Amino acid sequence: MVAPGARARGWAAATKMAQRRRHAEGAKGPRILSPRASRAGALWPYCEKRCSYCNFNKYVPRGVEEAAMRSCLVTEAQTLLGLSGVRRVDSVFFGGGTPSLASPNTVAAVLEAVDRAAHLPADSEVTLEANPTSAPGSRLALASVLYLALSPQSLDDKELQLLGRTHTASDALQTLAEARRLFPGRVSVDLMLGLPAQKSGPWLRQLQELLGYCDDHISLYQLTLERGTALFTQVQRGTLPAPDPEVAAEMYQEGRTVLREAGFRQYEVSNFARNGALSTHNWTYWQCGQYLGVGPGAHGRFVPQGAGGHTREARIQTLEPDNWMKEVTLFGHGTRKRVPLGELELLEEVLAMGLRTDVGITHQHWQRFASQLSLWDVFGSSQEVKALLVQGLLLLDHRGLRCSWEGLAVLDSLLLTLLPRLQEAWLQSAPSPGQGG
Ligand SMILES: C[S@@+](CC[C@H](N)C(=O)[O-])C[C@H]1O[C@@H](n2cnc3c(N)ncnc32)[C@H](O)[C@@H]1O
Ligand code: SF4
Repeated sequence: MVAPGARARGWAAATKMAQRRRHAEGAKGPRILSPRASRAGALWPYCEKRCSYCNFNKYVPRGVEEAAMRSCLVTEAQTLLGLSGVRRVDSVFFGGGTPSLASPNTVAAVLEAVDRAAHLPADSEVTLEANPTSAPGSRLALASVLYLALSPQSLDDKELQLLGRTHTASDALQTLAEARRLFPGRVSVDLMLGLPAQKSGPWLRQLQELLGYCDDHISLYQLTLERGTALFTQVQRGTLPAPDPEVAAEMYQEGRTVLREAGFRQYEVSNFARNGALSTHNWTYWQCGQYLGVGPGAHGRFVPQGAGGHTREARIQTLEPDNWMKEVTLFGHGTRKRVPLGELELLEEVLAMGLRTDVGITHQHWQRFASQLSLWDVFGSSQEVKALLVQGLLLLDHRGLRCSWEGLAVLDSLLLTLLPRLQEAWLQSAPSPGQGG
């Protein structure tokens, strides 16, 4: 077991390193915006135990060959940065699995590799997902990390047991207090909702309790019952009740109201921040910016060098860590799948991802992806869209297209109207075969 003091020492060292990096960079003045800027996500695929609800790409190994994994993460980061031609990385997100189980050396090695292959400015956002775990072998000492995404998931010990978590509510709150001391204003927490048999009142009391401890960023995640998980099987067999979607919707609605009253801005469907503590890394996903995915099962979106600067690709790395390591050793990367994204596909992403944010899609942003087809062209004359505007769920004006506060809660149903409208408008605007040169 790692004593709280030991974790604290690790974090303190980490913060000092990060501050030194910032200080060294300070003299260089404002950075120049480059079209070859990107974000990077590094995946650590291992966990101590399988949570009952999770179907992420994660493995519970007998032992981890950390040096080999580290070396492959470094190699793949360098290869993908080289292929992308990216010159600057504005954020690195260590996700998982459980990256807080990786040693500080591994985190530092990946950051150094990114900085060598491209430039990692000192004020870049470096975040690490961390379980509030107290299990043996847990190593939460971190190098150069500036932000921590901590996942209590629940503050009810029975629910935590149901979820198969390795920590209690009190462990989570203790870790949160330590983290806030070391990363003031830079600790995010996750809380799940819509669990089997969960009731709105007790869940809201958990949220209120969390508000007493938390920092400036909260994510609320509604449980998705994923096929292949233990929770899914229990519900299917009838040993647990299926989560009630109406109760979950009520929790979400009341939860976001509580957070609004506590001064949080709901800047995305599941994410809330105050004092400007938005995650700029995740913002890039919702804005369809480019990002590189490093590690087993990582996803990326970037325009490879030599593709004429136009064809953006979705890239997925090999899932299974041993196979991924073999491929990285042989080829320098473990990319399993490359899918060139067509123009319509990209526009669908811009629409569906952009509307997740409170800012929505500005005209300027849309024009970057669709120079021939404005938001007015697509949505301005549709009767169905007009009905959504009249109901106050959607706004289309001089700023662009966005959901209202009410609309954000029912985005999935709005997209059922908006996506077919986009497809129709795009097909009408595309030159028919035989037209043109
Ligand atoms: C995959 S975890 C990685 C972080 C870390 N391993 C942890 O569990 O704390 C990232 C987040 O995904 C969320 N998540 C995973 N599976 C989910 C599911 N089936 N439904 C809703 N949220 C889920 C969890 O809330 C968790 O905070
Ligand atoms: S929720 Fe996190 S800790 Fe649990 S199995 Fe998934 S990745 Fe691992």
